[in-house]
Amino acid sequence: MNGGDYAVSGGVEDVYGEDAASMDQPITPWTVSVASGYSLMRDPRHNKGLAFTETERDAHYLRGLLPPVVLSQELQEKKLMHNLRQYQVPLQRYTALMDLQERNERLFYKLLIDNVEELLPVVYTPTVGEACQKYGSIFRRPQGLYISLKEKGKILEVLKNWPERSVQVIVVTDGERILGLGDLGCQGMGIPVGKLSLYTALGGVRPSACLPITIDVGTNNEKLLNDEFYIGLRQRRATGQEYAELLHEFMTAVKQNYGEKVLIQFEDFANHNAFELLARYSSSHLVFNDDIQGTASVVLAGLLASLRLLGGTLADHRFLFLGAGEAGTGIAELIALEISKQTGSPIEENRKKIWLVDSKGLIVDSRKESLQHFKKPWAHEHEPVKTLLDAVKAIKPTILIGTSGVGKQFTKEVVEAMASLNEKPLIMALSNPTSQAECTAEEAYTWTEGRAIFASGSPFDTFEYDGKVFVPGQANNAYIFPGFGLGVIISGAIRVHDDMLLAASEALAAQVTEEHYEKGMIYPPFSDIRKISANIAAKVAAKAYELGLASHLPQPKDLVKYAESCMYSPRYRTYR
Ligand SMILES: O=C([O-])CC(=O)C(=O)O
Ligand SMILES: [Mg+2]
Repeated sequence: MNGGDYAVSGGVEDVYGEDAASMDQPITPWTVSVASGYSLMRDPRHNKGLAFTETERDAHYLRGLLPPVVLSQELQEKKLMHNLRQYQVPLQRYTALMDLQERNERLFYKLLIDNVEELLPVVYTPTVGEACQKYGSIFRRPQGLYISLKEKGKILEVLKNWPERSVQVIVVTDGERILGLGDLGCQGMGIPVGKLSLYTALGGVRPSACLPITIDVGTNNEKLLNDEFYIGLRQRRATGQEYAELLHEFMTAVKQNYGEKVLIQFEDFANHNAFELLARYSSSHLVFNDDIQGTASVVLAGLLASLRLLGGTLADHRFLFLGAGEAGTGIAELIALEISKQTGSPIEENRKKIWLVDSKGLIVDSRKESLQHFKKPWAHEHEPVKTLLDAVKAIKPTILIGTSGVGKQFTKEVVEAMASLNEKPLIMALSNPTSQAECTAEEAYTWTEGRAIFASGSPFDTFEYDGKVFVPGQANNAYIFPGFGLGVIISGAIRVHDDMLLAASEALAAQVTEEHYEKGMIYPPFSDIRKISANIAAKVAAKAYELGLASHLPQPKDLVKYAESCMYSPRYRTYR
């Protein structure tokens, strides 16, 4: 049929897409109703379990559906932490926490916020890595949105199936490079889910504004293809035009459905796609690649902070990277950019202070022809060097950074070479999860006789050496993306600019105090993360306003206060 007398057109605030749909297009019949009784208890966003008050039990038809006792949220929290600590196997803690998130969302976030140092390694690296590997086996209820090749041509409709209308942040993966674990296909979903729970817990973005998405174009992981419990498409990865078309449809549909101001965070894509997607969409969409830009920003923050311990300026140091993928080249570029800002020297000059080693050895000019494009800027003049150890000896770096995704590459010889060259060698073993770390905290401290300044991507326990307690830093992008995203949201930024990343790094470095330096720390503790995130958000927002990229006008006077006032609180609300 045609529209006839009832011609349809897009109306203002047509959030349900009903006006815009032509008469022969099906629409989703959303309704909004007040939950009560049994359905209220089954709704994780509103459920309070035994903490429903007497008044609420009367008003909301809950009498008899709960045992008589009324608990406080604090007591519920105490009980759950006690239960969690009974589990010795990390994956059991993970599933218990996911069950809580599905049952009682505010209690889940209260636990996560109040016990962040204890629970971060469970909902995030390293345990989330194991969870993704076994996602099919531990699968209970779906979380997030799955967009596979089967949904080609229908992605906008799929987005409309998501129950929340006001989405502010999407974290999306295609599962091809999950942490340092490689291709986990559709089971990569654990990553967007975990990252977004940190957006809420660490950055205060409302849970309803967070949308985890996994794009399934197949997997080349034979083990998963043969796993009877695998949850994804049982085919090899689509590439080339087929891949690009699906992603383009996705990017277009997101903008169509949620508008200009939804932040799309790319996560754990393989190198080739990660750089391409960021370059392709950064001028038309609000996009951020956490593995390139988030990691770069957090590492730069650690470097800026470490100058207090190492001395000199950033420009005085020599940097050597093992790994020339998203993290390595992303960090290298941001360091060069920061030096340019500080000294006014051209970025090309600053890149020469930074050397990268990949699986074929030091990246040098004679290799330029055969290098992938994102490695080319780092091909400096030097004779070929095959191994990392020889590269350390030849380049004499003051700072060694591992972003290879391959564990155990910082051998005793490599670390000892760093120690013989430097009074205080700065060593960052950034690959995740813990099994992929280039070296452990213990190794870094013992092999340098306690002289190293050490940070890693996944957490390591404090370590005692020669009577002194060392607190290893966790140089993880979780310090940056939640506050960065909050800053983007509160300013209504419509694009991400590199200067906003630099602002985030500087804000994080500024949170490191004398007391932290005394313990050898170059990052503040995660226990202060909400305050840290508010400060990062304020600086990122300020930069967005300065660059004319902010759309939330007028600019709030005190951005730190404003950021804090926007942050989600996990405390139960009273229901009338
Ligand atoms: O998830 C993390 O811990 C850091 C990260 O983005 C990665 O390793 O890909
Ligand atoms: Mg990642």
